[in-house]
Amino acid sequence: MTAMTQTEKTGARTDEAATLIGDARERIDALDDRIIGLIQERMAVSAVIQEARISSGGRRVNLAREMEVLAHYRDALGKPGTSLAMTLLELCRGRV
Ligand SMILES: C=C(O[C@@H]1C=C(C(=O)O)C=C[C@H]1O)C(=O)O
Repeated sequence: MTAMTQTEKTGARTDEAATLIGDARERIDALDDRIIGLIQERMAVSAVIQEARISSGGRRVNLAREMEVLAHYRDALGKPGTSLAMTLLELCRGRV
């Protein structure tokens, strides 16, 4: 089996476009690594808050705060921002 060419990998029809796409995909992979790191950092900070609240006798989940987080993402990113925030909340406090 022969290796795939850059053009085949990217779906581009010219070498120029294939190079541009290959370079931009490297930037996307680097951005995704940073985003994943930030999500992991968010999960750790969220866990600190949840543990403090539970230790004090409170509940893990605070719906009023979650509404603020959802609105923040919706205002910045539109409707898909709400879905993204819901996924982030699930990563941070589990399923409710
Ligand atoms: C982190 C908190 O606890 C929970 C997790 C949240 C989050 O990850 O943003 C938001 C509300 C709570 O359900 C908080 O109350 O701020």
